Amino acid sequence: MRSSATSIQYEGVDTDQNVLQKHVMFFDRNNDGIVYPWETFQGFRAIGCGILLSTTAAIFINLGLSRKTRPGKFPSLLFPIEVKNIHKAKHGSDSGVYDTEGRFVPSKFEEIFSNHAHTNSNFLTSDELMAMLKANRVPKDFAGWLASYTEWKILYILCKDKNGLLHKDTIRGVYDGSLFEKMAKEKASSGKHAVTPPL
Ligand code: HEM
Ligand SMILES: [Ca+2]
Repeated sequence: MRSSATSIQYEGVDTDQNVLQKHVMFFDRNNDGIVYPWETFQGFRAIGCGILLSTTAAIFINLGLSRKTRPGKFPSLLFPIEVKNIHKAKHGSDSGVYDTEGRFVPSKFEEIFSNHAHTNSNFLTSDELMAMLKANRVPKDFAGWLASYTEWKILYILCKDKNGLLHKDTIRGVYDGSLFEKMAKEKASSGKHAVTPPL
């Protein structure tokens, strides 16, 4: 089911509990509340990723998150991710912008930029992003380090501008998934003239 709770608007971003759900709903291609591996694959393809990245992402994301979103249920070999329980798939060493219920926390979002956007408060350079990832690391939380690194590096590679800068509105758009919709529209409209995907 799509977002139903009352939402507080923060510069156009919902802060209700469904924001993390919105982040993944783009990948629930048939809107049945479950993201199967082939839907993760199709979602990655739709935003312009190559076959290799889309396949790898589908395998790792669904193998990694399926069990966590299906507490108490028997593991399924189809590796479904249940959108309504996606907050249970949160990991450590993240930015804290999603709280434990998957809500968007505006102050944490602003902290990314007040703490790390030294060059200009409207974007992160590659080095600043790396410094943020290191600062977010919880000691010995290797799985969390890897998860955060992968999420942010993929975002950076796909969405940096021509000068290698990752803009604040791009980052804002990833949280509620609106960035994915935008990328998919751009991919669709570029049609046959699409450039080779960056990954
Ligand atoms: C190109 C595709 C994707 C990109 C670029 C991406 C990027 C991100 C980023 C940047 C974060 C924020 C991490 C933080 O605040 O430190 C995040 C969080 C998250 N993403 Fe994605 N994501 C993608 C696809 C997916 C998919 C397909 C799923 C699952 C179906 C997913 C599940 C999650 C979850 C559960 C979190 C919360 C992690 C946490 O805060 O601990 N993402 N993602
Ligand atoms: Ca589905």
